[in-house]
Amino acid sequence: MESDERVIDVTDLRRRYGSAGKGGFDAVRGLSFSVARGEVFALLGTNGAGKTSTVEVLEGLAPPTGGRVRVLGHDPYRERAAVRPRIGVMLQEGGFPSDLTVAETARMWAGCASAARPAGEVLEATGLAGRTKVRVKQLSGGERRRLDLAMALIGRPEVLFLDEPTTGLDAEGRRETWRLVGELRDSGTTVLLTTHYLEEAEALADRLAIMHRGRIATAGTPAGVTASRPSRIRFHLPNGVVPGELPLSLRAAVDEDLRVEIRTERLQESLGTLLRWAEEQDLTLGGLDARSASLEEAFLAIAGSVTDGADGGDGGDGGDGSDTTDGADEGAGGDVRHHEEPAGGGNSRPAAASAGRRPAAATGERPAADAGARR
Ligand SMILES: Nc1ncnc2c1ncn2[C@@H]1O[C@H](COP(=O)(O)OP(=O)(O)OP(=O)(O)O)[C@@H](O)[C@H]1O
Repeated sequence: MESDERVIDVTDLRRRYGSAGKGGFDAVRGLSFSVARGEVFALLGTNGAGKTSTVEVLEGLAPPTGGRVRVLGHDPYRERAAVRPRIGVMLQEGGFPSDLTVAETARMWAGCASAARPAGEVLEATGLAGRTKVRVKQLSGGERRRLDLAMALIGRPEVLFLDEPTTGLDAEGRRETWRLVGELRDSGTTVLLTTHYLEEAEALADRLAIMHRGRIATAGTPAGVTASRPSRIRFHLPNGVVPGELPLSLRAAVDEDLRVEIRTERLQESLGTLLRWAEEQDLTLGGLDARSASLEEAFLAIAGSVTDGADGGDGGDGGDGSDTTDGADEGAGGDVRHHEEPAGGGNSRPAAASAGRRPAAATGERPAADAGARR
């Protein structure tokens, strides 16, 4: 985070579709967060959690039903003229005229910006330099996504909104996009992105929030959010050992296939205890696998546990029916859990990813810290 300036500031945001009362639907139910200048902030969430509904308000495309939103110090809906030239928006669907070529689209878009970057520069940066004469309708899905990103960048935005920017991109395209976003962040651009790819959030985000049913279920740095989940050790119960003989200090569960699982907040200490015990008993721990919690586990825990929670589907606790953007400013919603960590969203950004279009559930591939069994 380069500055304390709140470039995006959201307090108790609510968004309701349809009428007040029973007929309407509260898609966003009291969201509060802020994003500092030069920070990359990721909004994650289950399908229908309210990410796009939130981002549309921040982009000034829709008014909030309640709460207060500021982008660069302005109300993005009511003061659109002040905000729009300073932001770049990559929607889920770009919707560019299909008969224009890539070059014509870039020229048209550049004509709308006051200090446009050269079209060739953004097309080069997004890997479209060799496709300038191709019509939009002839581009592949991934190429259209690149064009969407290129056009979001053309006006040299201070704030960039990326709604699922790498959906439909192949692994190389995704890496390229991550690299580009990293460069933009390093040059001071503030980025708010939504994504279903947890590894994307881990790779890019300084901070993130996981939404579920219109609320933030947890927020913080990627390291802080995952640190809230226990690590896991697994191995096969050695022949001749009964569960009661395992070290008592370890909370071990044994399934019917005699696989042992230990959940622990102190991975190194627990692993040490286990390995010393195995050494003393002259045992081999077959299939030994020890790994820290992943963002995926944090995500799935939220999706699972909150689904069963008390916030379900009433559709009636949301908007106050007014159309004001300066309503109650009572601060963060009570259900936000923050896990701020000194790890602070470091700037080294590894990459590995899979592609796909709007997957039903987020997936995150995580390397396992496999510890091989001896003997
Ligand atoms: N125009 C609309 N009218 C009524 N309900 C809507 C409208 N747009 C979205 N919704 C509902 O609001 C909820 C939030 O939708 P939104 O698109 O914001 O979620 P999301 O988190 O972006 O989902 P996804 O990850 O699937 O893209 C969903 O239940 C959706 O069906």
